[in-house]
Amino acid sequence: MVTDFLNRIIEQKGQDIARARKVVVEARLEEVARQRKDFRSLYEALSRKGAAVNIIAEIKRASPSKGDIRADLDAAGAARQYEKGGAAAVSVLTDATFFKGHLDDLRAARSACGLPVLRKEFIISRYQVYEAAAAGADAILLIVRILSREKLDQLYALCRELGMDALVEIHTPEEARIVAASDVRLVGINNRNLNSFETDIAVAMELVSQLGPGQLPVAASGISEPDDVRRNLSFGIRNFLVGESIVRAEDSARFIEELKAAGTHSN
Ligand SMILES: O=C(O)c1ccccc1NCC(=O)[C@H](O)[C@H](O)COP(=O)(O)O
Repeated sequence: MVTDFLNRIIEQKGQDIARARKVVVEARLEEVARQRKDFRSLYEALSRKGAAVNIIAEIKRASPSKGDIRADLDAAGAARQYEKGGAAAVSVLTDATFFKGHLDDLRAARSACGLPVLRKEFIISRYQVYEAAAAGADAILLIVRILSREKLDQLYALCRELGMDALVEIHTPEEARIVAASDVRLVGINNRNLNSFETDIAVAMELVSQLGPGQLPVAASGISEPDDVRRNLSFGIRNFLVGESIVRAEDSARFIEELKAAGTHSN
């Protein structure tokens, strides 16, 4: 069910897309997107056997729930720090209105590091999928809650056809059932309710058992210390999408190392 905040965001996305279409038409974006070959696989980065813990580190200047987190965060500098700390991938919030992000942040982050880069966005149309691929994204976020089944299938198929991965996000048992019955291979389990903003890190631990065989879970939101990672590991979750706590850390590279070390020490 889509409610107040999500309705506002979807309305805003409609306006953003309409404005963008006036600058670059969809056919041109599609052409650029279809020419791209240089994808870095998020799925492979999260499937590697070596690491006990994989961190997708997020570039997040602000959020609807917290306001400004670090408004002057430099995307390229952050991506370099995240890679130095051993992150498996970088997530970039590209929404301007609620998160103070931009597609240019994604371009800057990708040029600055060798990691796969996820476009974290409220994606509701093919236009945004082409836009992501054309800007250099290696993966996109698709949120089950804001998409009809048909639209989810369409956008997922398009994203895979272009060569990107999709992190398909769920938050409820019903959404877990939808995804479990699909061929989606990367599932983000968001601990945050996107309407109330309430965050409970037990959500991922509760829903992970409902995923299908071979689906890789990524616990997202509210991970703030190594102990959160340790708790998730005992439920078989080894992939984490972390924003605020990395951005607020005095030394983001060191903080990522500490989160990853929770995996080494729990073995
Ligand atoms: O972060 C928010 O306040 C938020 C509110 C409504 C919709 C989405 C929101 N965040 C997007 C994200 O998915 C998070 O940035 C991401 O999972 C990292 O979360 P955190 O580690 O808690 O910053």
